[in-house]
Amino acid sequence: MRTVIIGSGSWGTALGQVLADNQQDVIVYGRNQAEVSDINENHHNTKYFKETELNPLLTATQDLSVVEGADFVLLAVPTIAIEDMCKKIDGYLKPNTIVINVSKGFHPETNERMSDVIRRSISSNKLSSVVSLIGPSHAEEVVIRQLTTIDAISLKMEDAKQVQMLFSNRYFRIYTGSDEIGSELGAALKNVMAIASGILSGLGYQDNTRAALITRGLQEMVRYGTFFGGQERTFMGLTGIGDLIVTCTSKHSRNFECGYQIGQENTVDNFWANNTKTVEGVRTAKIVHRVAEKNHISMPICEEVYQILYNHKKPDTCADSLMLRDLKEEFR
Ligand SMILES: NC(=O)C1=CN([C@@H]2O[C@H](COP(=O)(O)OP(=O)(O)OC[C@H]3O[C@@H](n4cnc5c(N)ncnc54)[C@H](O)[C@@H]3O)[C@@H](O)[C@H]2O)C=CC1
Ligand SMILES: O=C(CO)COP(=O)(O)O
Repeated sequence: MRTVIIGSGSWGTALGQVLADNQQDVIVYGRNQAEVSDINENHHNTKYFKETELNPLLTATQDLSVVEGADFVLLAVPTIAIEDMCKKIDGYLKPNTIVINVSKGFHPETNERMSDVIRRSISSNKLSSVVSLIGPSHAEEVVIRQLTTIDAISLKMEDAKQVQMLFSNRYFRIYTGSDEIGSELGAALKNVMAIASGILSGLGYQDNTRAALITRGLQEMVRYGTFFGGQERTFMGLTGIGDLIVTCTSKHSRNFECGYQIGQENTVDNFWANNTKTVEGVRTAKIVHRVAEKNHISMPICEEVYQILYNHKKPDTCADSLMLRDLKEEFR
C-alpha cells in the first residue's frame, strides 16, 4: 500500500515520519524546493523542526504526478488550499482512493467542513471515502515520538480502520469513530478557544481563568456542534476536550501563540501586519461569528475573539464583557 502526503509543512512531515517509522511506502509532495531538498538531502525539515533528524526513509518530491496510483492520499495543507489541491490531484487519482484529511477548520467562502469540501472537489468514482485523522497532536511532539493518541473518523468504518492500522505504532495510537460532524466541528472550534486562551494568558490571567475558559469553551463547542448534528459525547473525546486542552495550554500551538501576542500587546495590529504562520482559528472565528449569528447560537467566547480580531476591540475590555454578562441564562 502506497501513501502520498500532500504538504511538506510541519504536520505533513511529522505524519510522513510516522509512516516511515512504520516502514510504510510513503512520500511527501511539497511545493517548496527548500523543504523538499532539506528532507531528501539532510533528513531535516529545518524550517519547522530545527534540531530534529528525520527518519532517513522519509523522502519528498516536487512532482505532483507522484499521486498517481496511490492507495492513500493525505492532505496536509491549510484549509484555504484544500479545494484547490483536490482539483489538482483529481486527474491522478485511481478509483477507490482513501483521502485523509488532517486540516482543522472550514472552507473560507462556503463554510463547509473539510470532509464535505473534499467530497465535493474529488470525482466520486475516485474516492472510497474521506477519513479525518484529527486529535491532540502537535507536530513538534509527534516528530520527536512523544506518546500521542488521535482519531480516524469516517462514514465508512472499514476505511477508518485501514487508516488506524496504517498509522498506529508504539508512540502513535489511533482510535476510530464515525461522528464526522461532531469531530470536525470540535477540531475547528478548539482553535478559536486556543486564541482566547492565549489572549487571556498574554493579559496576565492565570490558572483559574484558563480552567474557566476551557470548561466554558467546551460548552460553546457542544452547543454549536450539536446544533449541526454532532453527538455530545464526541466532544468529551480526543477531537473535543483532548484537542481543546492541548491547544489551550501549549507553547507549540500557533493559535495560542497568536492570542498570547495579541493579549500582551493589547492590540491585534501587529498580528495582522506580520503573521506568516498557519493560524486556522483566525478564519474560523469569522465563520463561527457569521453562522452563530444567523442561527442564534450563543457563543460568547468566540464572539469576543471575533471582535478583537476583526473589529479592533481592545483585549483588556473582553474580560468584563464576559464576566459581567447577564447572569439570567447561566444555570450551569
Ligand atoms: N502542525 C500541527 O501540529 C498540526 C496541524 N494540523 C492542521 O494541519 C493543517 C496543515 O497545517 P501545518 O502542516 O501545521 O501547516 P504548515 O504551515 O506547517 O505547512 C503548510 C504546508 O502547506 C503548504 N501550502 C500552503 N498553502 C498552500 C497552497 N495554497 N497550495 C499548496 N500548498 C500549500 C506550505 O508550503 C506548507 O508546506 C492545518 O489545517 C492545521 O490545523 C493538525 C494537527 C496538528
Ligand atoms: O491542532 C493542533 C494540535 O492538535 C495544532 O495546533 P495549532 O494549529 O494551534 O498549532
